[in-house]
Amino acid sequence: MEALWVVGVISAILVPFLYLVWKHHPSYGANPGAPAFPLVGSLPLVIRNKHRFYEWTCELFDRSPSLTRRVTLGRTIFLSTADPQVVHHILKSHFVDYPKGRRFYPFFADLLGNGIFNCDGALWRLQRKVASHVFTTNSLRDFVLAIADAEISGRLLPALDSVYCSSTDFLDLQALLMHYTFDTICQLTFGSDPACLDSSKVEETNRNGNTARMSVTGEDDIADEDSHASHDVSLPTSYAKVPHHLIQGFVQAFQVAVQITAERFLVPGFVWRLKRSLKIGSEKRLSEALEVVNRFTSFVIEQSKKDLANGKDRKDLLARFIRLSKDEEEVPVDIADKNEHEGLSISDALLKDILLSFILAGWETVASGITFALWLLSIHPRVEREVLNEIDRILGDRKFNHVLEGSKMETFTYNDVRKMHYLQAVLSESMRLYPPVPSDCKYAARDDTLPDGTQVLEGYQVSYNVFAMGRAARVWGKDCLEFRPERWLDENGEFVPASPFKYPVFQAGPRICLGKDFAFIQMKLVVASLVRNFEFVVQPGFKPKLSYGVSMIMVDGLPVTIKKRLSSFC
Ligand code: HEM
Repeated sequence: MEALWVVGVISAILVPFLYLVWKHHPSYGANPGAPAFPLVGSLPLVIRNKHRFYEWTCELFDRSPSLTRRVTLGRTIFLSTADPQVVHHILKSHFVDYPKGRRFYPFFADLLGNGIFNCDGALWRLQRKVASHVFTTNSLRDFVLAIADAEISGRLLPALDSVYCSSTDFLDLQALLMHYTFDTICQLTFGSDPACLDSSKVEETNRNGNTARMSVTGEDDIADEDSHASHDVSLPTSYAKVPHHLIQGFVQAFQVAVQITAERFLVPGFVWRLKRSLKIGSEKRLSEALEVVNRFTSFVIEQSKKDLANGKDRKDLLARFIRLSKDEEEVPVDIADKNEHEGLSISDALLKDILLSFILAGWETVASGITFALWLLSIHPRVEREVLNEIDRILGDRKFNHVLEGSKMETFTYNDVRKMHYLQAVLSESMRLYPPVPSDCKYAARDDTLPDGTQVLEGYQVSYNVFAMGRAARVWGKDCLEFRPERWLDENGEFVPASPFKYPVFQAGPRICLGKDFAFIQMKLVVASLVRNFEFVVQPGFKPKLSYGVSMIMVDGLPVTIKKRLSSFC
């Protein structure tokens, strides 16, 4: 009896106390549609749904009366939005109040340092100013076109042609495209060719019946320096001379470093920080990979400076950044208002960070854009037919030589690409449903109120969910889940872009993607060339499993068989 009395008293004190603790915990009172538990918030649900994370967030938005939801993970509060007005607020009208912030920085700091992706304020403005100048030159556009042309005609088409000739096994098209984009982005950024896409390797993979990613960086590659020379494509400029073993080591190390960096987001911060300070597990591998990456970047920066001093005509981004740099001093943080390029200084350390940021920017993103578009075309024959009709109309009477001639197959010109309105719509529609960068997160630098009335406190993480926005009926209408490129065309069949705040696939506002136009040129060139020449048949019943990382790719690749498009060969 006495014991019962004691339990009663303790409960009477403890229950209200626990209630008060919970009431003052961030997880209390989360918006409807974002179930939260005391203390841990939505963490258990995130873990339960991690295999279908993006689909799950769409369901939560569907159930929620508001397109902005509060989510708590432990003590961290996220505001997640799919509302174009809120996106406009954080990315444009209140841009300075929503930087990337100090929480984001450490995740990428080891890999990207202070590169354009990983900084705010003066350092970002400096890089943005220089890069915007570089990216608006016609000579860079011509360089991008020349690289893409050489890689598509000299490697990508012959590689697929060799697969077609040799077998009917499934091939991982995504892996092939990842090699293609890695080759092109390395040539664009530092003027050297890693030759990841090599038709002999495709044939080899195919013969082994292996549908997984092709090995591009195995020991054989490093040892076999001569094989590289035999698969050289006709390169469009004077290139940096980098020993083959060095560049192949870099390819492997960079890809490992990106993967481990992305995995940091999947575990509580203290876990990877502890592993890093103890130098164990994945963090040990990361630091080893970064050593290789840094050795390589030091080499190419030094080499590029020598080339430029010797009057070589280098057109890559690194050479352009070096030319704009006046001295070797570290960039002062208060450089923001220095005039144009007067007195601009970019240290080697910053050049390295810039270099790696651009490789990261243009590698998986472009491959993802192309892969999802090709998959959607293969399962929507009507849309694919429209793409082929558009290509036929553009080519007109022009003879299009798609037959392999030596090592070169003909591709399209810039003028052709500009006329491809339907293909532009296909790619935009495909990235609406499968955005290569599915979400992005900012940090509230001060208290604020969003346009929909949501209160923001300093320190909140405010993210916009690009994936959910593309699939929200309240944003795109009832047919939002349909793949319908026509929604992007006017009555004359001309492409009409959507507001970047409704479609922030390339972000929007002052930090909008600098490579957007180049990305579209590349994606159109590749998709048009591939679809015109080949028919890709996807494994029956295939549905891609979406990755959760820096960019969204298909976890198990895109297994296809390849047929030559006979009707196009007359
Ligand atoms: C389909 C392809 C691409 C997509 C979907 C894409 C998307 C994006 C997104 C979402 C951002 C904002 C990232 C952030 O701040 O967290 C971004 C930034 C950026 N992108 Fe792209 N990108 C693509 C291709 C490229 C290419 C090919 C390049 C360069 C060759 C490039 C260069 C950049 C740069 C330099 C930034 C940083 C801009 C800044 O912070 O001021 N991107 N991109």
